Amino acid sequence: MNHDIAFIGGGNMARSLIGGLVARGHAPAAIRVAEPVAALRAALQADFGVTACEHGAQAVAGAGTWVLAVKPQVMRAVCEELAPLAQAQRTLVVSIAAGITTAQIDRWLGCGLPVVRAMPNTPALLGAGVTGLYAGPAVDAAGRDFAQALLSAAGTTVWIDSEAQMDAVTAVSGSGPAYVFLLAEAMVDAAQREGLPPEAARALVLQTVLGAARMLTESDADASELRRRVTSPGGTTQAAIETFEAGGLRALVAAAIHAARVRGAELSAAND
Ligand SMILES: NC(=O)C1=CN([C@@H]2O[C@H](COP(=O)(O)OP(=O)(O)OC[C@H]3O[C@@H](n4cnc5c(N)ncnc54)[C@H](O)[C@@H]3O)[C@@H](O)[C@H]2O)C=CC1
Ligand SMILES: O=C(O)[C@@H]1CCC=N1
Repeated sequence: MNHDIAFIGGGNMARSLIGGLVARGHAPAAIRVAEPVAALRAALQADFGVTACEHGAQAVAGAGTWVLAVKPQVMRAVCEELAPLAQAQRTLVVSIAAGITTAQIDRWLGCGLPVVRAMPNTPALLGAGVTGLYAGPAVDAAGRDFAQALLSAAGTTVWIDSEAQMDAVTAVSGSGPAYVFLLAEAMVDAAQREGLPPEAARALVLQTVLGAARMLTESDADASELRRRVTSPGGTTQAAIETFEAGGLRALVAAAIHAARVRGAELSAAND
């Protein structure tokens, strides 16, 4: 199988994935990116040594795998423009777009192609991402293996059997880093309101998030048990947790993730 990879779209998420691939030894010469914004092309070339082109047709020529990394709103037009080349090359297609289905990609590219739908997240830049993967019906074992290897450069991977669940994956882990960043922002603001200097507030919050994330992933205890161990009866944590619960934090998180999942389905319908 031809291991050259063409990225269509060289924005935030493509940059994270390309950074992960190059850091893990994928030859920059075997990666081409199509990106209309000149400044982004220059940065990708300078930072990773990959070839950046203005037009999709230049990037995909001879590439065995295409990674579609444009916004859902432009995906149909991008695919329809590349359809003749896709049919000629019979390429493996990996789409990372929120909402857009493998059937839509396949139809727009002219039908019958192996399409993998992937939902990575931005910690991919550090190799600390997680990607949900769904293989469309035309993907064979070699295609699955290559897609998994490609996304493994960004972190861990989880195969999903039902494509309908990919919108939930998007809502949980695709968007999820932003939820953690929002909590961090709110904690830094609150720390300053309680009188801490900005730099101290930032240092305390960032290391707390990192330390808590490491405990979640490195200890045997689950989140609720780890929380219990911090919460002395009648102590400070209990006062905070009771405030979160009284304010409906769990219901709010559920509603937020539901809204993200619904938006994924809307993106599919609105851009068909
Ligand atoms: N940002 C994130 O955390 C994640 C994003 N995604 C998905 O990744 C895709 C890209 O998202 P971002 O990187 O955040 O957006 P972005 O806007 O940073 O990147 C998209 C890039 O595509 C380029 N582009 C537009 N038209 C093009 C064309 N015809 N040919 C080639 N490139 C073209 C744009 O100039 C832009 O740089 C979206 O579909 C999104 O749903 C998936 C997982 C996480
Ligand atoms: O917000 C979005 O639509 C994209 C998909 C997951 C993360 N960012």
